[in-house]
Amino acid sequence: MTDETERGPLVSEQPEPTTPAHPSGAAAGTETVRGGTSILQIENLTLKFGGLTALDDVSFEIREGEILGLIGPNGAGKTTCFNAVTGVYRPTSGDILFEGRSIVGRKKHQITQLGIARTFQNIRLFPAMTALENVLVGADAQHRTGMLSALFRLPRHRREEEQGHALAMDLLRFMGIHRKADELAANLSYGDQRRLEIARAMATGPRLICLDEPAAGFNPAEKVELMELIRKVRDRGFTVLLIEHDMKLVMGVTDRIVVLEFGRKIAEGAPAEIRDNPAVIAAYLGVDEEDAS
Ligand SMILES: Nc1ncnc2c1ncn2[C@@H]1O[C@H](COP(=O)(O)OP(=O)(O)OP(=O)(O)O)[C@@H](O)[C@H]1O
Repeated sequence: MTDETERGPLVSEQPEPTTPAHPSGAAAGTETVRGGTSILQIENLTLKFGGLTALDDVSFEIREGEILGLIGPNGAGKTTCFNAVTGVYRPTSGDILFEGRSIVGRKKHQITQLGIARTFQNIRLFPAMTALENVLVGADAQHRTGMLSALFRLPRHRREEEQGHALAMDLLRFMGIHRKADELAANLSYGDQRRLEIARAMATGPRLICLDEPAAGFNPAEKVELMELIRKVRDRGFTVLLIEHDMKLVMGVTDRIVVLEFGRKIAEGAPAEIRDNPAVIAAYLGVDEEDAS
């Protein structure tokens, strides 16, 4: 739905309400945990917008520690899939299991607390907040102390604040933008805003991080840099689900790729298999050169 070169405006978004994350990320309650090394299972996912079937019986899994690419021509259903995983849309049918339990019907902030974070096609930062403050908003999702300890500035709360600050600075450094910590998000370059979005997503302490076209609007050199960065994100212990239009980037950085077309999964496999898959080649014929490169 978006032009790859589109540089989305900063859109202010209210922070999600934050309550304590589950310390271990393990299932609270008695649900049975299914699936070995699979961290996310999409099972027969169908999502309809009125008469339009955006996702049609899609199934795939993401394994812990991998970088999985989700690709497909414009309108194939990639973002809809992200939105279903992150609680923006409720599937019409099918299931989504995160670490073995269904997350269908959970609210966005609950899904964040369970350990799934995302970035957006069109950058969404708090433009009037500094880079550091934007990341601190993400880090807040990990806080365990409540309103009272914050109000009375109890030692535990102060400790958490310090830890949050240290984590935020560490993430800004990791993304190479620590020198911009005190600059307003609105004043950062486009590339730094994209990096800041990833830092903020990482600050929520996710185990799965979903990146929606992180290279949109990047020049070739920035794309190469981003590829390195995505690998570093994975090496830091995150599992990565990546929507990306740039084929070179996708082929160069992912372990496996799932291909959607008109809401259906048409292929799944290692990058080399996907590159040679006739159905994938056919799906991409007729799209602009940039997409097919
Ligand atoms: N909120 C919505 N209401 C109605 N239709 C929608 C909505 N969101 C997406 N769609 C439709 O669902 C289909 C899949 O859209 P989606 O944005 O998921 O595709 P995509 O693969 O992410 O495309 P792109 O690469 O262009 O971003 C499209 O036909 C789109 O028009």
